[in-house]
Formats: sequence, C-alpha cells, structure tokens
Amino acid sequence: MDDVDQVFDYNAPAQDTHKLLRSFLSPPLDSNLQKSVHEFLGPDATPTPIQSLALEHLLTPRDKGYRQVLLASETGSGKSLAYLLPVLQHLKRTELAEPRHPRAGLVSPRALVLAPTHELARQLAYFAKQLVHHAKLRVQTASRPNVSSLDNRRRVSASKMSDAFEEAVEGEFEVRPGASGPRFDVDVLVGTPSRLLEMSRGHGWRLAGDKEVERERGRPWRVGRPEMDLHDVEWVVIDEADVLLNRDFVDDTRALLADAATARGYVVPAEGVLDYPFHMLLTSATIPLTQTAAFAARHPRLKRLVSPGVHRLPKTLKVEFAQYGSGSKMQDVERRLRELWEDDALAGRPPSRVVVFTNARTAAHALGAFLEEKKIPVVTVAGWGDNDRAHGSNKHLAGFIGAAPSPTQDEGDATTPRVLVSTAVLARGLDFTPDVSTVFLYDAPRTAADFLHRAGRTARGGREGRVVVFERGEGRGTGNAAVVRQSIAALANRRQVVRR
Ligand SMILES: Nc1ncnc2c1ncn2[C@@H]1O[C@H](COP(=O)(O)OP(=O)(O)OP(=O)(O)O)[C@@H](O)[C@H]1O
Repeated sequence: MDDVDQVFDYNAPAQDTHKLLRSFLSPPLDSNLQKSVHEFLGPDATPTPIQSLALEHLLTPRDKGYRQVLLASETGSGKSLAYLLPVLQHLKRTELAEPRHPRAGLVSPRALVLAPTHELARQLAYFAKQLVHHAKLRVQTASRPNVSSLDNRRRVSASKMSDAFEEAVEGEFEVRPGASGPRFDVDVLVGTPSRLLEMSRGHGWRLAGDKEVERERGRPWRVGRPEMDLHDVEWVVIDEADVLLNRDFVDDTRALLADAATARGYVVPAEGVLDYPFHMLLTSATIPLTQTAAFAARHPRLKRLVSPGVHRLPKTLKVEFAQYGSGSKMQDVERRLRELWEDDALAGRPPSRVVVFTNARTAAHALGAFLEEKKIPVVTVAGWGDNDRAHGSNKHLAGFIGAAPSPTQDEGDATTPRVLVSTAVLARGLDFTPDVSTVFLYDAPRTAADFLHRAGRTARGGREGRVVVFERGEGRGTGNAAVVRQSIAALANRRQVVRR
C-alpha cells in the first residue's frame, strides 16, 4: 500500500464547516425538495458538512457564469445529496426559463450524472427519483448494458414514452427514443460515460473504420443512429471523479464532455484551459495529487469544497485485523462469518450482511464457490455476466443496497444470501444498507484509495461499521502486512489542512 502523503492532496484546504448553517431549510431550499429530503432522511435530518458546503455555495451561487466545483469528503458522508439538491433546484427553477433546442426523437437531458458502474448509476437515479417526487422533474438512467441500442429502431409513441417514464421506478427502463417521435425530454440522465457516449455518437461508434471487424463481418460496420442531443445540457456531474478522470475512464469522460461542449457551440481546445459551457461538478472521497496538477492546467477556476474529513475513514468505522496462517484463508473467512452470525444470534439480532472484497476476479469466484459448498449462500459479482449483472437492474444486489428491490425470500430464510463477494467492481460509491455492518478485505488493499473506498462501503451516514483486514500472520507476506498497517495508521493520523 502506498505512502498516503505521496498520493493524496492534504493541502487542498478544507473549509471550516462550523460556521455554516446546519439545516435543510436555510439557505432556502425549495419546499418540494425539502419535503422529499425529510421523507427520505427523516424529519430531524440535518446536513452533513459537505452538504452544508454545497448548499451554501451552490444553491445561492455568488459568482456568475458556469461553475466548476469539486466536492470532496469522506465515504458515506452524503455527497450524492450534496450535489443533487443544487442541481435539481436549479433545473426546477429554470425549467420554463431556459430555451430548449428540440430535435425530434432524441433524448435531450438538461443534466448528466456520470458514474463508473451501471450499479451505481441505477442507484443514483433511484435516489434522484425519490428527491424529485414532489418537485416533478424527470430522472432517467441510461445504464442498462445488455440492450442493444439498435433496438431503438422500434418506434415508441409519445404516450408509451410517458408511461415508460412512470414505470421507471427502479431505473430499469432503457431510454428508447423513437426515430421520428417527439423530442424526449429528460431533466437528469444518469449513466456510465461509455453508455452515454454510445447514446451521443450511436451504437458501435468505436468500431467504425475497424478493418478487422469489417473483414470478419464481410461488410463495413454501420454505426447506429445517435440517441441523445446534448444541446440542452446545463450540468454535468462526475461522480467518483478520481476514477472517471483516471487512465481507465478519462478518455470516455473527456469525450463526452467534449461532445456536450461542442453541441453547445464551444470549440474544445486540445490543450490549456477548459471553460465548458455548462456547470461541471466533480465529487470524490479522495483528491489524488496526480489530478491536482491536471486541474491546475485545465481547470484553474475549479473551486474546491472540501470537508475536513476527506481522506479519512468515517469516525464510526472500526478497523480490525484477522491473521491467517499457512492453512486455508477461505476457511478463515468461513469461520469468521459463522462467529459473526453466532454473536448476532446471541444478541438477538438478525444475521449481519457482509461484503467481502478480493483483489482478483478469480479469487472472488473461488471464494464464492467455496462458501456455497459450505452451505453459505453467496452473491458473487466480480465481472461482466456474474449473477445477472448484465440484466439491466440491481436485483442481484437485493438486500445489500438500498435501491435494489426487496429480496423475495423471507428475511430469516437460510437461503437468503448474506454474503456478497466482489472486487473493485462494486467498491465505488454504492450505498450499502445498514445491514452491511461488516466489510472483509480478503486481500491486502493495493493502494490507500482502494482501502478507503472498500472499507467505506460500511459505516455510512454516521452508522457504526467494521472492516476486517485479512493479513498473513506468519511466513512470507508478513512484511507487506506491516506496510498495510502503517498506511492505515497514517490515514487515521494525517489531517487535512483547514482554512480558518
Ligand atoms: N444529512 C444526512 N443525514 C443522515 N444520513 C444521510 C444524510 N445525507 C445522506 N445520508 C445517508 O448517508 C448515506 C451515504 O450517502 P452517499 O451515498 O451520498 O455518500 P457518499 O459521500 O456519496 O459516499 P461514497 O464516497 O462512498 O460515494 C446514504 O444512506 C444517505 O441516505
């Protein structure tokens, strides 16, 4: 695991949040949004520090023009609400004022929310839908990965479209504009950069001109019709920005931003300052030093709203270490699970749910199979196609994440999975239910960011949680275990600079 001082920007000054008002009523939030917030979080909910900062700076902006803002705070501190409230309020207030640019048959969103996985996109869309219940905005997900967008040739009537919007409770509805139908207004469209790019450029755009593909098919590749018009985009939110701007995602993310900017008449410079013609919000639980340099070059106006807890573990999270010896590590996991459930039974609690992270996909599958053999029902999600991952809904995560439909089995049923085994694929952004009070790190985390994000799937929203780090207790590998402990201790001790 890396040296935290070398990877995180501890000098990005955090704001002193003590002076900010701690209420969802002030600064003024529209009453319909207030109502939804209180329905969702309870009548006594107060904003978390990052939410106070966002309400203060984004709800009543002091500067004119398009803003570029980074919201950075620890995992589980409510960043989704922090950015959704200002975006939704702005969209509501301007829904009649802003001239739209209708183009028949295309989805025409006013805000894009980008997330690294389909699961997170669906969960965010579900959450946003709860928030606009009274404000009546239209939120949609574009994340369904298994449906070919060429299906869109099927024409959809206007009434079917609006029915489909109503039915899209879980965010499972695929946006399917008709080829010649009316324009397909969406206020907020949530999706992965790759799916959104496909909507902007047409299905299969990446394969255009690929000689090998053409040779295999025996004919030129035909790119599908674009499904989305980006003229009306006023907001782009990049959730988990440290991931979406890292080397795996940055090309797609930047390409989508460029498409939106171009659609709005801006010539995107290859180098130098990027003044996108829309508001850009970035969120992250970590500020990598590598990105600080990139922001300075391309987004010098970027305003950082940083909570003092950024780069830290949630205060309510306990860290434990479990040593394994020369025997089977999988048996150790099984033993720990059974001990946990025995403790739950003794305390009269329902058996806890546990998320186990491995580093490699093969290890996740092996552990999942081992536990199943031991009659412990498991959901394994380590890659494409696992457990219906591709089927366009979060049903495979039922019981583990809030926005998934409730499990159909009886909660006390011994066949209900209480263990989710996954890899990096579910380590980011997902808001696991309070039932997930324990996270196991089966493999030593490779980086400090991996550790923070995996551990941070529990102890969310101020709730208690526990992360158990499996480490080698003897023989080869103990040196690495010592390094991991040092890095975790450094994370606990290191403080963000605070601007007073
Ligand atoms: N003001 C609040 N009071 C109590 N609970 C809250 C509040 N705001 C959000 N929550 C709850 O806290 C949990 C975490 O919120 P959210 O998923 O937005 O965190 P996050 O900061 O985006 O985390 P991550 O960095 O892991 O993506 C959710 O269950 C949410 O409902």
